[in-house]
Amino acid sequence: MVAHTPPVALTIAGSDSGGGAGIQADLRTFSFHRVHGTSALTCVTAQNTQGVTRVDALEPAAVVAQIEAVVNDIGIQSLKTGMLLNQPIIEAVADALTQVANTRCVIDPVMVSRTGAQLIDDGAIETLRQRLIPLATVLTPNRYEAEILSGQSIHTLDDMETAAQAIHGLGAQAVVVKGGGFEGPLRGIDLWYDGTNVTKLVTTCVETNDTHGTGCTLSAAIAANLALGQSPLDATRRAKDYVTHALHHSLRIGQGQGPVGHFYPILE
Ligand SMILES: Nc1ncnc2c1ncn2[C@@H]1O[C@H](COP(=O)(O)OP(=O)(O)O)[C@@H](O)[C@H]1O
Ligand SMILES: Cc1ncc(COP(=O)(O)OP(=O)(O)O)c(N)n1
Repeated sequence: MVAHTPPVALTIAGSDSGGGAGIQADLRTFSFHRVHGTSALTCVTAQNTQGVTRVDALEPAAVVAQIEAVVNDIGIQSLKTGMLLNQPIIEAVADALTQVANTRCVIDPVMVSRTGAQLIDDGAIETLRQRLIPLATVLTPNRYEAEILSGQSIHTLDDMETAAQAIHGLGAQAVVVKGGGFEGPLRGIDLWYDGTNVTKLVTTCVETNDTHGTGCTLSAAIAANLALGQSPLDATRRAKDYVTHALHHSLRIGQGQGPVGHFYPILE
């Protein structure tokens, strides 16, 4: 027997019954990177490739108990947050994360899905802004979330840059404004800002409608690469490369937007 002690990452996120986004996408992404995946479930969505039909929240104490169970025994090298849904859960998670010193945190400020489903309660965005964003090693808003957080509309690469700079002012160490919500070439471009450097992360746009879970997959892959010891910018570059490959191998399942192919090498 050979003992193996892999790096460990934690996802604090919701369940997607369709398996394309949320906890399911995060754990597959961790596994792909050979990082042991642990989870703290925040809510359960009844969801498929066409949309979300129901959301049930867990009690904040149940979310915190999961985080503590993992951290106090197994230990983690990095974590990501995804769908946190409501203000009490966000506050409880923020309190729990302030106890987890020296852990690199990827905060995906999940607010709405590509199918248009609202994934955060009205009123919870201010709590996310004040309590969680300052804890981010890397913050990963999509176009819509970046517009809300920066208070400006985003149509061009220059807009992405000024939005990233404004959001950086909220206290995140680095911000990646993601381009998947655009039409045309900007769809493959993300804009990184860490307070000093602006970096364009570029891939060509993948022509597919099956993009469900791209945001969850990107943030989980950043967390996995941080757990593996990469710097925040290198972790983000590698994560984008992974998402692009997964998009090229997305799954044509369901009547709506299928998920990306997390295990693309063994699907070929
Ligand atoms: N069609 C596409 N072609 C290439 N990259 C894409 C495409 N759609 C999304 N991405 C990439 O997927 C990642 C997630 O971005 P996005 O889809 O905007 O997030 P979200 O799922 O949170 O809305 C980003 O790196 C983005 O550039
Ligand atoms: C449970 C759950 N969490 C997060 C999301 C959002 O997923 P994302 O990767 O941002 O992609 P789309 O939903 O826009 O495809 C979700 N849908 N469900």
